[in-house]
Amino acid sequence: MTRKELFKNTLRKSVHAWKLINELPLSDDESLMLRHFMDQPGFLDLHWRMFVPAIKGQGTEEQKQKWLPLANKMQIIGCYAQTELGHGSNVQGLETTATFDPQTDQFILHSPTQTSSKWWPGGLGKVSTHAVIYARLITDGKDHGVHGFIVQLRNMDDHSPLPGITIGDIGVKFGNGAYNSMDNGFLMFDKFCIPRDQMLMRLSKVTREGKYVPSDVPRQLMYGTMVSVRQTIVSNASIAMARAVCIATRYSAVRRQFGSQNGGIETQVIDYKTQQNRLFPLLASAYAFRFVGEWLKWLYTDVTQRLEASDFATLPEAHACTAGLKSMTTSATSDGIEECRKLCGGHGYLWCSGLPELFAVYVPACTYEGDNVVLQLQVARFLMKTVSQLGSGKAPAGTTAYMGRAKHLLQCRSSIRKAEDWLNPAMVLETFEARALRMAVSCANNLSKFENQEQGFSELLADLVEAAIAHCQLIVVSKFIVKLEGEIKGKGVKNQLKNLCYIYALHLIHKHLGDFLSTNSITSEQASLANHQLRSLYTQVRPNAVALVDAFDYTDHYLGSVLGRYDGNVYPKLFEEALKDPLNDTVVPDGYHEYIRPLIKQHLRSARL
Ligand SMILES: CC(C)(COP(=O)(O)OP(=O)(O)OC[C@H]1O[C@@H](n2cnc3c(N)ncnc32)[C@H](O)[C@@H]1OP(=O)(O)O)[C@@H](O)C(=O)NCCC(=O)NCCSC(=O)CCCCCCCCCCCCCCC(=O)O
Ligand SMILES: Cc1cc2nc3c(=O)[nH]c(=O)nc-3n(C[C@H](O)[C@H](O)[C@H](O)COP(=O)(O)OP(=O)(O)OC[C@H]3O[C@@H](n4cnc5c(N)ncnc54)[C@H](O)[C@@H]3O)c2cc1C
Repeated sequence: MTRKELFKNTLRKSVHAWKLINELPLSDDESLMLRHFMDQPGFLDLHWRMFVPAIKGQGTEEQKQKWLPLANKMQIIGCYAQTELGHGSNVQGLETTATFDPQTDQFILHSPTQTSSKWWPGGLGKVSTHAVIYARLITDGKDHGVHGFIVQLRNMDDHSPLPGITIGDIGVKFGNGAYNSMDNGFLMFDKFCIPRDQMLMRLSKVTREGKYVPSDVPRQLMYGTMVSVRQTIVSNASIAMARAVCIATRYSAVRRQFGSQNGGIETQVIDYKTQQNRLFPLLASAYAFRFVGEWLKWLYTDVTQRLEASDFATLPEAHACTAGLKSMTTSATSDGIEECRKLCGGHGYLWCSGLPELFAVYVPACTYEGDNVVLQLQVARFLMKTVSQLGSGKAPAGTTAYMGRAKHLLQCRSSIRKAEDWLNPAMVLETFEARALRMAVSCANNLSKFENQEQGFSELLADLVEAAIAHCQLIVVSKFIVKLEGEIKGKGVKNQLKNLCYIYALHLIHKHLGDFLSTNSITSEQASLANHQLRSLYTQVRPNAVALVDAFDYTDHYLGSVLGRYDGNVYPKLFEEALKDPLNDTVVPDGYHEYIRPLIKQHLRSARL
């Protein structure tokens, strides 16, 4: 399809989804899944995932009563317009202004520079009638920083942009992927006025007289929508990784290459240790991210309930965990989808394998909702603060509780003596805790050598990111172990999940061996025992690998992959797909007579001469 056709088809699907949601007796979760599945990625996603939550989180009761009924009935369609051409990561650097005019009791929205143009918001370019706009609030000449405003963008009768608004789509994005069904847009204001009551005033407000009343709660609650989406992105990473691994595992069981004895059947590529070494850690990651996503959803729900009671104690932890796990899981999943493409050899590069499309749609997850490095730096800041408080009498809690055992973890030596010890949850956990703590303390010690902490932080950014990643990987490993300690139904399921848990943990030790050795968390001999155990675990997972991906229960339609078909009937279906290509509509291609024939004939003429 052309971009316009793709876009219009997404509108059709989204409206169809909305019709079904209103007609079918669906639970909230079912309607959420239907919205995402039918619309992925499209304007519905951002309306429900960001526009509505922003109003719920930052609007007053009156504002919620006014706007949510319209949004819930989709009588207005909204987007989340924060990022600008010149600023995305640095929210406090946004340039759009909202200047209060006491004469008219209005805010004047303006885009003072080209870099202040809103740029990227999904659904902004062509669909949304409204937006939550983030702009610098100015009253009486004083800049109070970035705040949220609900703004009507288009005429509700003919959908034309309102006077003072220039709006459009930012153009084609990466690959031929479905993300081009999304109208990520640009928006400029030219002294565009909105009523004062359209500033989202649950956190801070402006009185009729133009007096700014700052928030009496942490200003970062304004970022709450981003935190909630980061939490969902972790679960979605598990879904995307599972889709890719399902395709690659099923195909690896179908594909045979080399290894035939005396003209016998060739070897399934899934039996090659290199294939297992690349594939099974990704299979383990799909399960690991699902379990940590379940825990993160609990953490987010818990912090949301606490915030309702003005309890901000766990807000820093929630921010650090959502930021760090969103960063770590999306980076791993993007790399994992590409690895799954390579695991499928040449056929993985075909569009009908489903992997190029999955990759094209998935990879922006490393950037949207926060660049992955910027988010890990937020985790690093949280860790440095925690380390600085060790010994203050304030015991670290939650995911940093292990730091409370710093004295032991800084000097302990791993007691791994044989390969089987690497199946001991306490030993594995302590290895990851020691590595994470020692990396964090090393950063803190190096930071302390700088007189200027900010300068030190800037100098040590790369080390800080690695310490943050080590902390996040510890969280994932620990939540997998906790999951195994709980009730798991199904004969033999627990054993298989145990294998996957230790494949996940031990492959990380292998991948980040430098960290573990340089922090003396393990010795090279213990590392060798870990590799030995890893190979043994691959052998144990191999007979169940296809069952473990079948367990994701994805339909062939959802997978969209000839290689990942449940029936394994790959080769005939590859031909079937190939023959559908428009190039095969004729045996002699368009262009032969204009270009190929003259070339060949010229060659023949010169050959005769
Ligand atoms: C956090 C920032 C980087 C910096 O912010 P500040 O400059 O304001 O803060 P400081 O760094 O100075 O820190 C001060 C202080 O505040 C704390 N802090 C910071 N942020 C938070 C927070 N969010 N919560 C709580 N506390 C916070 C910080 O720790 C400091 O504390 P201390 O002083 O104690 O140290 C900020 O600038 C920032 O967040 N930048 C990133 C910007 C960003 O994320 N933009 C996103 C824009 S919206 C977007 O991108 C939308 C994309 C959506 C795309 C679609 C989504 C799809 C979802 C998944 C797909 C599902 C598909 C389903 C289908 C299926 O299921 O199959
Ligand atoms: C598909 C897609 C959909 C999007 N949808 C929306 C939406 O609906 N609404 C919305 O508001 N926005 C949206 N965005 C914008 C997105 O949120 C931003 O692009 C994202 O936050 C990254 O910000 P940036 O583009 O400014 O990156 P930058 O910060 O410019 O990143 C560029 C490089 O600089 C590095 N960097 C930046 N700051 C630092 C630092 N302090 N220290 C070290 N390195 C640093 C980064 O790591 C990165 O390598 C979307 C983006 C995409 C790709």
